[in-house]
Amino acid sequence: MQDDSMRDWPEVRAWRKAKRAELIERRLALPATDGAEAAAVVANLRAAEVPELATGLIGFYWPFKREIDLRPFVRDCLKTGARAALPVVVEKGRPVEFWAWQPRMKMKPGIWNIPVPAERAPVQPDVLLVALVGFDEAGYRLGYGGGYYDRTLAALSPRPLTLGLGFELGRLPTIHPQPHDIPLDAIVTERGIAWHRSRGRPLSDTAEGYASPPCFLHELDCT
Ligand SMILES: Nc1nc2c(c(=O)[nH]1)N(C=O)[C@@H](CNc1ccc(C(=O)N[C@@H](CCC(=O)O)C(=O)O)cc1)CN2
Ligand SMILES: Nc1ncnc2c1ncn2[C@@H]1O[C@H](COP(=O)(O)OP(=O)(O)OP(=O)(O)O)[C@@H](O)[C@H]1O
Repeated sequence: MQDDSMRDWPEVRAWRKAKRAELIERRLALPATDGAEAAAVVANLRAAEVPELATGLIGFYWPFKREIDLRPFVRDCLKTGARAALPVVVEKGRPVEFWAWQPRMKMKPGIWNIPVPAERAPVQPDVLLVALVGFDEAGYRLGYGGGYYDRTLAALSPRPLTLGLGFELGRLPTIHPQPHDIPLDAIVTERGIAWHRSRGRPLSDTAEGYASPPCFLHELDCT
């Protein structure tokens, strides 16, 4: 267990609320001119050659607040045999459902007016592409404060592979993990991809797949 002087949940919650607001503001202030960072994140995701993204069922997200737009990437994945689904908040304080999505399908506004498929068709993703507000060196994610992904991952069996997508500006030494926080398997930024685990298990436990190298691409620190 890492040394963490901020252990108290009320204290951590207040810290996260302020950090979340700061990071969202900094993301919204990124120069929109060419979207080079976002393009680099998607290029790094593509270069990871995750088999589930080529042929599996991909849970992704409809971008808002300058989250990285994965829709063109996911459309490419559909061409190689993947299927896709979007998260839908069906009830506050409950796990999200993933509803099957296809290009040009009819959508309707969901929570925060984020579009969701008009028709409910729940499916089980093999791999989840998760938007990051912040992330830390152990693969923990800071989101929008609803706890939706933690609840969803706690409930999903088998556990999908989880990849967080974000900008380097969201990197934090620690998000002060709490018992409810479930870390992601890998974090993808404009700098590269860092694998932390595979479906929640230590990389050293996995016989094949993502065991080696534990992280790759560019100069990422693998410790
Ligand atoms: N594009 C996109 N879609 C997504 C997500 C995402 O991160 N990105 N989600 C990923 O999870 C889910 C929506 N996440 C949400 C997270 C929080 C709140 C919310 O109501 N937050 C409260 C603050 C809660 C608190 O601080 O206690 C609020 O803003 O009032 C709503 C939706 C599903 N869809
Ligand atoms: N498995 C769970 N069961 C019940 N409550 C949970 C669970 N996971 C998280 N929560 C609750 O959700 C709330 C928000 O948690 P947190 O700050 O980690 O959100 P977040 O991961 O940033 O949000 P999101 O995933 O929606 O973007 C907390 O009050 C937490 O107790």
